[in-house]
Amino acid sequence: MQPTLDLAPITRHLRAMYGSRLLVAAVNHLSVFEQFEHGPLSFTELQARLQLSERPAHVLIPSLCAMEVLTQTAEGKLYPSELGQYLSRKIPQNLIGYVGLEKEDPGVLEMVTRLQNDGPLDASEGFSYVMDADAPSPMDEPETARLFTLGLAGRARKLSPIVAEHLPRIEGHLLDVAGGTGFYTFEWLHRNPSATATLFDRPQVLEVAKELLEEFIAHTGDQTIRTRIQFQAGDMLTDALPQTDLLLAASLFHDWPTETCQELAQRFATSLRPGGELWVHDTFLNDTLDGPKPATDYGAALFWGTKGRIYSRQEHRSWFEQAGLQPLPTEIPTQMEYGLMAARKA
Ligand SMILES: C[S@@+](CC[C@H](N)C(=O)[O-])C[C@H]1O[C@@H](n2cnc3c(N)ncnc32)[C@H](O)[C@@H]1O
Repeated sequence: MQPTLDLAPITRHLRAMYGSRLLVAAVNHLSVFEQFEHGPLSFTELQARLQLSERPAHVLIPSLCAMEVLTQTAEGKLYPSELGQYLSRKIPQNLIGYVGLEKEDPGVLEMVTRLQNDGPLDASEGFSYVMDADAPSPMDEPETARLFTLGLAGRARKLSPIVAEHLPRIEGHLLDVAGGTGFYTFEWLHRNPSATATLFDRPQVLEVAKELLEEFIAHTGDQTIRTRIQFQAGDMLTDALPQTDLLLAASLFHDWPTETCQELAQRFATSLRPGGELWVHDTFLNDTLDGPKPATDYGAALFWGTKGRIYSRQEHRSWFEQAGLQPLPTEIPTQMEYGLMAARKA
């Protein structure tokens, strides 16, 4: 396949706003850089001093490391870098006042609230891309389901041919859980002419995916896909998932808190046949939880809008191992900060 233009610069600029809000929140509302008077702190010590729960701490601290204002000792303890010291009162030429010119910005104030509350104060309207028992989901309302699904269509059209090229070529079955537009399934079926697939998502989302399938068939002329794909509406958190040889979780784990990711990994392991593989397409934090910046900015955006964040490959591997799956060494970059990783059922 010919390499195509990577659109990552656009998504970097888009998400930088969330990182900026974290910086102002850290300097002017949470006083992160005043916490080190007795020396470096472990991640959990800093988290406790800032009174943050797990998710906001895993959004804020890696972000500040990626901005190079926090750094790590050889033992992995955190402290302000030379640059970061200019965000503490210790240094007269500090930029606290300058950064603080933005401290009343509504986006910053709301970010502070969300950090301290692990999400918005009012979650009664649900979260984009999330359907669970806590609140009505926009993914179950025809208008918002269409809006959010079509919002991902351009990205899916761009990334899905690259992902499909790297997924295993088999004659078996692909289960695309929370598959959204369906483009990842369509592209994979197009490359695996004897294979079948299930696109699993909420009913209103699948209505949109069915229309997009017609567009894909018109574009490729591959009529066989219509007979090889099943659209299955359901709740991946509670419904039985079909047995499969390959399971794709694309932009899925990052919408959910850690405990739900662990439960989903268990459910996915159950639906895999022996020898079957779980493939994840996502953006990953460094295992050292200190960047890269595009991933921490994306994590901040997801923290703002969903129940999740960006996770490291190591965090994914630990869920897979807990679910009895064997992580594979596969690390394939795709585009737009995304990559693939995989695990196998013995
Ligand atoms: C961020 S989108 C990812 C879509 C697609 N995999 C992609 O990469 O473009 C997350 C998807 O999860 C679906 N979803 C959320 N909660 C779900 C649930 N409980 N059961 C099934 N699907 C769910 C949403 O409807 C949405 O299509």
